[in-house]
Amino acid sequence: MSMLRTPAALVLENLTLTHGRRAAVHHVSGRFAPGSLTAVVGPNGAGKTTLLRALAGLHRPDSGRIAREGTARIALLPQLAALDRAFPIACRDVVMQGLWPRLGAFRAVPGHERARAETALAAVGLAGFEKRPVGSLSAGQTQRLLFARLLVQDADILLLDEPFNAVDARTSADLLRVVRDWHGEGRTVVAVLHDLDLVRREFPETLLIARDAIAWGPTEEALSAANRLRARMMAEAWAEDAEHCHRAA
Ligand SMILES: Nc1ncnc2c1ncn2[C@@H]1O[C@H](COP(=O)(O)OP(=O)(O)OP(=O)(O)O)[C@@H](O)[C@H]1O
Repeated sequence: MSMLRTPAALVLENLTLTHGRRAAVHHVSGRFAPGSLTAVVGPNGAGKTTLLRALAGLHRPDSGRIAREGTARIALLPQLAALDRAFPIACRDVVMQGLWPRLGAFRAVPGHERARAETALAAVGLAGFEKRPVGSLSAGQTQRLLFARLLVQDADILLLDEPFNAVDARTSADLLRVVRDWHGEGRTVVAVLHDLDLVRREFPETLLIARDAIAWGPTEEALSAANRLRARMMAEAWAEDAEHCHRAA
């Protein structure tokens, strides 16, 4: 993998994200520090996926803003369910989609870039899968494939939405190694996760969110019993009265 230019930060300033009139993320401020490894956790419907999509530039803030270094490359791993596995495309071509942001979608791909796609497949345990159609892969193999695409993207900021969901223990362990490597290389990694034991073990920083940010900082403090209770109560309160954002921006 290539050397990183500068570690990149992501800064949220009073960020509110809505779907129609419903606030999914509500007046959240804070910073993913350069080179940090952060888990985003919270109850179902807490706004985690919406936040990740906004960080990736796929969801426009309703108010507030997201600031990041202009040159920082950003890559999103969507939830596994978001991939159209019925689409007839070979594994190598999925991985090479990771080159599009740099090379353009319809350019000829130079030989060394093709070789990178093969190296990335081997790095996630899918050597020899180049010509296999994605529809023939298991859920775990599909997630490995999507990690290979991320490797090729060579981004400064990696956004992972439930990266270990629906994959077995061995696949999780292999993919976790890739995440640790990214962190070791100084990349900024943000991952939505539900497994709090895993978060405590592997993620130094945590954002606990229930539309509002409940806590953001060192994982052990962020996941205190009091904060988790507050997140649950907040999620229930929002479910009853969630029409729109009442607070002043
Ligand atoms: N496309 C959409 N249209 C309308 N509402 C949406 C849409 N996507 C999400 N929402 C709503 O926004 C809120 C936050 O959803 P989001 O998917 O961001 O939560 P989440 O924390 O990722 O949930 P989960 O843990 O269940 O994946 C929920 O109330 C959800 O129903």
